This record gives sequence, C-alpha cells and structure tokens, in this order.
Amino acid sequence: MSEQKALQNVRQEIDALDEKIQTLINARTALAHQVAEIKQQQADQSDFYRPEREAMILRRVMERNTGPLPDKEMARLFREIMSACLAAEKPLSIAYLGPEGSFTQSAALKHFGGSAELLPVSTIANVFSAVETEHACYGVVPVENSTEGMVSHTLDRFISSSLKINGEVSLRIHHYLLGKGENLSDVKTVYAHPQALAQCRQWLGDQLPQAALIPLDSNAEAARRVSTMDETAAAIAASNAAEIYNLTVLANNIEDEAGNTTRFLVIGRQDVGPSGADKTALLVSTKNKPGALQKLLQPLAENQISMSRIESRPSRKGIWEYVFFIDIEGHSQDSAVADALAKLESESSMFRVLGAYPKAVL
Ligand SMILES: C=C(O[C@@H]1C=C(C(=O)O)C=C[C@H]1O)C(=O)O
Repeated sequence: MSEQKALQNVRQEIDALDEKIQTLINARTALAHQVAEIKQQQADQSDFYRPEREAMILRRVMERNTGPLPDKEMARLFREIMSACLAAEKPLSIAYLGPEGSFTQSAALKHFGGSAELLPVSTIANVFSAVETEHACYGVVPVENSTEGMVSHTLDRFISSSLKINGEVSLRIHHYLLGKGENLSDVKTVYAHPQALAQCRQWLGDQLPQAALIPLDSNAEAARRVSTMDETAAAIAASNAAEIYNLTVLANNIEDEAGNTTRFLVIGRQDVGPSGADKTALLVSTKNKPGALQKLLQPLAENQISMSRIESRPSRKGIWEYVFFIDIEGHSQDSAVADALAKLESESSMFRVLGAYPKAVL
C-alpha cells in the first residue's frame, strides 16, 4: 500500500470516530438537559452548577485513563465538555479580578472551562460585591502564592461577607517582561502588581538594577498602561497579556522560584456537598488569653485532622484582636470533621465555616 493510501485510510478512520464522538457528546448534552429539567422541578431549586459532581467526574476520568493521551489532557477535554453542557442549560457568569489577561482570568478559565461568561472586575472587593449582588453567579479571586504568601485583601473581605468558598484553583505562574521595544537595555521603568514585583525581585535586581519599580493594581493593568507608553516602559504580566495589549516579550519566565504557583478561590452563594477529597475553610477567633489558640486547635489533633494552613489577621473590631483563617483536610459534613468542628466552635468566641469544597483536580 502506498503511503498516500495508508494516510487516507487512517484519516477515514479518524473521520468515522469523530462522528461517533460528536454523537456521544450530543447524547451527553441531552442527558445534562434532563438533569436540568429535574432540577427545575425541585422545590429548593438546587444549583445547576455542582462543583462536587464535576470534581468527581474529572477524578474518575483521570483514574480510568489508560492513555496514550495524558490524564490531565483528558481531564481538560472533559472539563470543556461539561462546561459546554452546562452552558446549554444555564450560562454561568463568573466575575474575576481583571482586567482581561490577568492570571485570575486564566484561573477562571481553567476551573469553569471556555463556555462560562467571564466578567472582569477591577478589585478583589468588587468580585465579592458582584457575587453578593447576584450580578455574577460565582467569583474567582487569588488567595495565596507559593513565593509571597497570602493575599490579605481576599482573606479580609471574607470577614464582612457571607459568601462561601465553592472551590479552589491552582495555577503555575510564569511571569513575562513585556514592552514596546526590542531591547531589555532600553527599559527604565517596570510596572506590575506588588506580588509580581516581589516574585521577580532577584531577576529585576540582576537584569534591570537601575529600573524604577512601580506597583499597580494588577499585571494586566500594567500591560495595558505600557501599551500606551514608549520603549522605556515595561510590564510584568502573563504571556496572554502580550497578545491582548500588543506588546513584545522582552524576557520570559523571570520569576525567581521555579515552582511559583498561585492558589485561587471560587466564591459563591451555595453550600457544596462532599466529593470524597475535600477541604474546609474556617474563620475563628478566640479570647486573647494564654494557651487559647492551642486549646482551640486541640480537637483537630484529637480527631487526626490535618491543618494545611493557619493565618492570623487583625479582626478590625478592636486593637490587638485577631481572627484566624484555618484550612483543614476533609469536608465539614465528614463525621470526624463535624465532631472536631463542634468542639472547636465551643472553644471559640467567633466561628464560621467559610466553605467546604473539592480539592483542585486540574
Ligand atoms: C448535569 C449536571 O449538572 C451540571 C453539569 C454537569 C455535567 O455536565 O456533567 C455536572 C455537574 C453540574 O455542574 C448534574 O448535576 O449532574
């Protein structure tokens, strides 16, 4: 058989498979439609978007995958199929810390897929407000970076908000230096979010020791601003900002830490059920007396629940009063967790479950 003929045969097989895949995707969409109809009839009008169900589906896709397509790639495709199925029933609007081209946009896309309607919002506080006022179904905000630690604006906003944490997204962060010219040596001023400036501190010190470093609200805002300036200005931003704002890449992967990762939270108004691999976030405060924090955390140790993070923030109610943000493994409805939380609540002066949600899958 000639090579040409062999190629033709394989392509015919691909075409036949594509047809089957397409039929199956439409059959799946029809089933998702049935689910939506049942949900519509229910008295409590339960939420159309179910993060725990989606997480379980994606984990199962990865578990049963035998390749040759890698697990993550396969899960990404299913992420898109679910995104499209859901959008056919109820388009989800997602407010995120913009502007367009921000890392938070990439996180929102990674979590909700390409069929969600993404709404850029200018501050973290406004992402919360957009969801609180029901202008958006969900919101996405950064919460911590592996190099620079927590994003305090996000934690603080939870103190005054009744929104829940409905999910998390983990995103590997690569920073790019974007400018108008061709040469790094022309750059005299670098604009970026303070976190990005901090994450690239060493590189900037080595490569651009004379440059002025100007903090702005976001990296995408820095890229937008630099697009209106001359070749002496540069921005630190994500690679997609280069296309959006028509800038050239002067240097890539300029972050100091090789594993630089940011964690984002999905915020919403619903309570999410257990998915089998979950986290619970708590907001607690305790009386300011010796040993109080230790006593507060005792029930977690007794129930063998691991705490993955604890942050303290001023309560803003009185000076030297603090609240604690605590992340634990497991879902607040799991019996060992529920038991520990009941004890923890009785030891605290303020106690709230900020959310129980599936661990990031992708
Ligand atoms: C179909 C459902 O609703 C939504 C769509 C899903 C899907 O396409 O698989 C999964 C969970 C929900 O976000 C469901 O609840 O099962």
